[in-house]
Amino acid sequence: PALSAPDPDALRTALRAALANGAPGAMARIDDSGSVLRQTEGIADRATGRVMDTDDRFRIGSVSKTFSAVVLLQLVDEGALALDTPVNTYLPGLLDPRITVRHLLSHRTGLYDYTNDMFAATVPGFESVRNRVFTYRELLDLSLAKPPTVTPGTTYSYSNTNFVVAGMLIEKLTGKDVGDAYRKRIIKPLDLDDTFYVHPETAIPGRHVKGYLRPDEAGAPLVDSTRQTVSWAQSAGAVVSSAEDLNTFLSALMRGKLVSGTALAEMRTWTPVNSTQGYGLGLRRRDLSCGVSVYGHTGTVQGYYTFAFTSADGKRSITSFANTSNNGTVLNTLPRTLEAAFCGVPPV
Ligand SMILES: CC1(C)S[C@@H]2[C@H](NC(=O)CCCC[C@H](NC(=O)C[NH3+])C(=O)[O-])C(=O)N2[C@H]1C(=O)[O-]
Repeated sequence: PALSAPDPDALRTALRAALANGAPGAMARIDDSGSVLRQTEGIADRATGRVMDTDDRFRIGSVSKTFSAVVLLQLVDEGALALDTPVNTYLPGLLDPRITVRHLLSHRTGLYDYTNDMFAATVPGFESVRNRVFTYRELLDLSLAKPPTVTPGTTYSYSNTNFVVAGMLIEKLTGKDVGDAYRKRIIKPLDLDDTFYVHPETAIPGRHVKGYLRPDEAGAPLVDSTRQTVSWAQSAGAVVSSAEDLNTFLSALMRGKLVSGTALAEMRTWTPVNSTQGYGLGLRRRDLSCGVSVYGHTGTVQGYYTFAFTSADGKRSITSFANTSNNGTVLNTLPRTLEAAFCGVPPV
């Protein structure tokens, strides 16, 4: 069925709700078969008062996981990798021998998520790592120090560790770092001029939104968390992009421009997350109130909330964003932007 037209008023109401709940700024860009709807609310930089601009770059957090998954599925298409093969075949002795590549990309390995401890205390945790550079091995060792959360191949148990290992796989199979793979296989082919793998540099290139981390202590002032290495995440979260580029990326993915039809079908094989969400291979599915399902990923990195989703045919995409984090009420406004974009104004 044809999608309802987006509802600009509902979209603006959702962005204003993000501000009412503590975000300095929020924005959304909808790309819909060539037409573009841009909305901004509030400010991108509290020091200068510069207002949000939908062309600004920002940290996309775990939307980076979809970039890593695309590279690995391209390697599957090229015969360099098989989804149901144990990771240890490619990285000998690394993990529980039962863990396969598919388990990694669908968060079914049981590998403990080291960020649970790293960020248990939000600002102290962030300050302790914001300038640190980790190796993949150091991050994996943090995870392996804890017992597995589930038996490999059974239930969904989200873990950043899975996409740290995905980065190790990319580097082993391509012989280059993940930034090279992203550039060669995704960024250059799609002309994503605002998209960069930024690690370990702490500066976001070009004009960007400042991020503001909300402390755990009620009433404590926001912390400018813009500059960090994101070395605690790397292939699980260190990409910088823009609303336009994420919409282009997800649309291209769903239109079969990045991986084969077979590989895309594998990415769209869902492990249940809850009654309205599934996780494929580095790809989320969200079922909206109007019966439309959308495909993409969400991201949370200190000071930056991102929702980036597209329709099944890739013709309509939205990236919505707020420049704060550790704020569940702001996070809960962003699903409303998906409703506005895809369930919009019901046909008369
Ligand atoms: C599954 C998620 C939500 S968490 C995961 C990843 N982000 C992280 O692992 C960072 C977690 C700490 C971030 C911090 N929170 C705290 O420190 C809380 N004490 C904050 O809010 O800035 C990402 O991005 N994913 C999101 C995703 O995929 O949507």
